[in-house]
Amino acid sequence: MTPTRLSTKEDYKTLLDKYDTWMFDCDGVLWNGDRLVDGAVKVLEILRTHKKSVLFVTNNATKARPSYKKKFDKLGVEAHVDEIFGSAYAAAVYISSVMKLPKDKKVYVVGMEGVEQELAAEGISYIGGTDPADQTLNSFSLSSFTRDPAVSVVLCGLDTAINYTKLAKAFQYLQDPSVTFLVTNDDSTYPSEGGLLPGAGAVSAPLKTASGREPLSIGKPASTMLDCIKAKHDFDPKRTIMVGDRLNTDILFGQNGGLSTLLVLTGESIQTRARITHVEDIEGPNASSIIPEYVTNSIGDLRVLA
Ligand SMILES: O=C(O)[C@H](O)[C@H](O)COP(=O)(O)O
Ligand SMILES: [Mg+2]
Repeated sequence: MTPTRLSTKEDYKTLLDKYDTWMFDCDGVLWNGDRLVDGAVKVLEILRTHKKSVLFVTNNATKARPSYKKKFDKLGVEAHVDEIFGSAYAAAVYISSVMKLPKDKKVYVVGMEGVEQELAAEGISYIGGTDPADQTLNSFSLSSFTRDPAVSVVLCGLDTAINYTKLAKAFQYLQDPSVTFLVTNDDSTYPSEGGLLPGAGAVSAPLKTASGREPLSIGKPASTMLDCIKAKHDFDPKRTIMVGDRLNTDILFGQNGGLSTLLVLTGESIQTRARITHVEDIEGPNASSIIPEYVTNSIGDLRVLA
């Protein structure tokens, strides 16, 4: 299958008329770090003017929804908390509503405030995470460590302050097969302002290696993320389009959910030109098996609809 490359005003008008719900990935589509993609704000305004439902679906677990709302506000992007779906939120809902974690049980977190705040919002107890005791580069000694018997889940997300102590503690829990191993998402890289950085998948990889266990990943492309959205929003999959910069998360998520898919090529570093997705990934002999329905350079291209 060859993706339809969009370029004319008519192309974008056809999309506007065809889809009522627009699900947007964030990193690499709306922004890279705190730098907005040109035209993103204008296009979201156009969609809202045409009474389209706009949802934000991000695998980035470093922030909880209220913190994302602050980022949207700071960048001048209209967004409402109930339109924002992050993998930290999806993981917390999965633990509370699907696993139904008993109140006397806890989660050992490898991750940042986003995960902690979403767990707390779901009334789930946790340890680890940003606990100052774990923010150390001192060597880890088992003699000074006591397992907390209440821990029955290890949840790992992007942690830009990862260290050996956190990995060693999480690994102590993962050696118990009755402890569930979850990751918020498995993205290999993260498109920041200055370039590509190791993603959440690169943070959980040492735990997979050490434990020999394969975690359940909650974020895109998993359906757990779409289930979270369906619990809050009605939408017709046939009139819904997922816009993303990564094939094995965003586009596969859309395909798994029976949605249409639009790939943009803005998940990149201006400095190094390193990209999340290259044209060669969707066209030609080395194309991926995950091919989007549509492709355009940037979400800003839809500005012509103004
Ligand atoms: O490593 C990560 O967590 C991801 O690169 C990042 O979070 C992706 O976010 P998204 O593109 O889904 O907004
Ligand atoms: Mg992205």
